[in-house]
Amino acid sequence: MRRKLAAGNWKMNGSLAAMAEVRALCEAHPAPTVDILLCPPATLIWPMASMRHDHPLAVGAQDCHAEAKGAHTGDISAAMLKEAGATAVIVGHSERRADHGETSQTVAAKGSAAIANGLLAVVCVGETLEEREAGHTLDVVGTQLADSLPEGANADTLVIAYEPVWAIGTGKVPTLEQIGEVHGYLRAQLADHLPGDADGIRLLYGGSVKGSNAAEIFAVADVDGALVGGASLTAEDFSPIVSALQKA
Ligand SMILES: O=C(CO)COP(=O)(O)O
Repeated sequence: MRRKLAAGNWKMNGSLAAMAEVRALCEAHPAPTVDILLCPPATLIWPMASMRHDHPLAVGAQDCHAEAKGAHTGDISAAMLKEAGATAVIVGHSERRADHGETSQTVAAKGSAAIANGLLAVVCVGETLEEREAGHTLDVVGTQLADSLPEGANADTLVIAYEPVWAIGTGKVPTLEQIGEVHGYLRAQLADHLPGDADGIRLLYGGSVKGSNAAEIFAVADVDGALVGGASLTAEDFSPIVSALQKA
């Protein structure tokens, strides 16, 4: 049985003042029956990890470097993130693939570093609107998945997030059939690449998830939770998504 996961990606948002939102979220869900993960900017990992006390909320990062240390100005290694209190890291988000030219090979190397350092790797895949309209969605996400798989990936170390680029921050969401098609395809691809682990690896949907659409998305087969951007920034918006996942 896959344990469901409500994950929030704060992107380049939030400040120390936003720890009040985290406190409110923990208070709203004192004993969650799903995993909750928040990935704030790196500067907030330690404050967030240290204010949650014994609440099971997990704190993650949004990227890591593939190397352990060295001359990489501005980068942070997986071990450093772990020391700051992170237990997970998002790798291969489409914004990093686009803004920083990250290839799937880079993503695989980052994910491998994350897993080698005991972090959960949340690997993102997703097609652009042009790719979807050209009928290439499954080819694109299948290739991204195959090429982005980290070393050491298994049901305990890897989560896949399907995030259609055109659904991120736009308010546009694929149909439930489209989400189900991609998630079913990713599950089948995982069975080819990681036989024995595919059934246990969690598949998250991401892209304009809100309290108002979460329940119907969580009812789709092979959707094990969500990776939420904008609606993860406040307890008021994220709490209903956590609640919907607990009921799913
Ligand atoms: O990119 C996302 C999460 O990683 C999704 O962002 P939104 O939920 O703001 O569309």
